[in-house]
Amino acid sequence: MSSQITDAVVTITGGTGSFGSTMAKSLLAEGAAEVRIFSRDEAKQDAMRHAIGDPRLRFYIGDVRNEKSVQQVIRGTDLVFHAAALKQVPSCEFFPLEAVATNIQGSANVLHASIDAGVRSVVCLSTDKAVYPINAMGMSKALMEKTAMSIARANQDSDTTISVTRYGNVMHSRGSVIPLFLEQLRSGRPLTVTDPNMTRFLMSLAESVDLVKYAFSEATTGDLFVRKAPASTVGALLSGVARVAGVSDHEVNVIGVRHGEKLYESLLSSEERANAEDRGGYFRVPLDTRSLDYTPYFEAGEGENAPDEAYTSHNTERLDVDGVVALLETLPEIQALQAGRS
Ligand SMILES: O=c1ccn([C@@H]2O[C@H](COP(=O)(O)OP(=O)(O)O[C@H]3O[C@H](CO)[C@@H](O)[C@H](O)[C@H]3O)[C@@H](O)[C@H]2O)c(=O)[nH]1
Repeated sequence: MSSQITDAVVTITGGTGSFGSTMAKSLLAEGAAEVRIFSRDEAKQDAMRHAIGDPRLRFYIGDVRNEKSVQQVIRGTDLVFHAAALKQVPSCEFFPLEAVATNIQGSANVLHASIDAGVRSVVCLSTDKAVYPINAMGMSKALMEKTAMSIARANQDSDTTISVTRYGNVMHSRGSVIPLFLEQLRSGRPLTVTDPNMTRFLMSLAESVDLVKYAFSEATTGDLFVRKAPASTVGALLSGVARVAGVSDHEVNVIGVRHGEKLYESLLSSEERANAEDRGGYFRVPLDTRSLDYTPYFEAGEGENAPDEAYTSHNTERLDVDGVVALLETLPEIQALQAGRS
């Protein structure tokens, strides 16, 4: 796979986030000729420029909503990782049309510009919240996926391979529950728990980067990839975080399920799982290549596989507290925390 990255020009949209900077470092280490970071915020770009300090890293100010700015960064690019998105549940809930503009229309701009520029491969990042979506963020990401697949279907003879990856919660990501619990423990405040029985998939940032690289190296156009991941209850997660923080006695405040939140997440719907290829560590769901003939949708059966059970954080491998602790201890942030205590 390195050979595909060596000497390549790569664009990462939404490139200043934690995914973008981890991916950028990895691509530079693998010998990419140039990594273009495309995003809106010049301050974050400046911080990233100083943090990484590699002349092969180039910064483009722009917005996926603005076709011209997208075309400008993508021209001359070999590979595109499309991570730009509105991904906070509450902000999309309050401003759903903003989610439509960025997550759906912006993605279409990235895909069309990539095809026009003859990009080899585009990987679009999606989320488990796009499966059976109940909030505007998940709904807009679900429509991004459908848009990517319809553009892939209509351009099967182009030079560009389009794929989608879905992943669940990234452990210790900014604004997520693990840093929140750590901060509550540090300051001696009660831990706020929504529902101790709620489950979430657990994945590290490094694993999400691996999934995107896997999609890039394995995809046939229109493929959707999911990485199998363990899950835990929030109760087990809380105990695990307290244990790695070295706190044995803490107060817990049950606050109840938040608006727009599910008891468990799904990475594959039952229909997708029935059509998925099990590749060991990954699932691959191939493109539905039905043409614009509407008949099979409404009148004729097609002998499709019967729906299977969805792939969810309730039925995947379940980690107990020991398992959560073992996983937490693989994270650089937790290792730094523990090193600081010893
Ligand atoms: O004070 C809290 C906050 C969260 N949780 C629970 O912890 C789990 C993980 O929560 P969090 O880290 O906030 O992740 P999600 O709510 O699953 O989704 C987050 O991650 C998404 C990206 O994957 C973003 O889009 C969302 O805005 C952001 O809330 C969930 O079961 C929450 O109910 C608590 O128990 N107590």
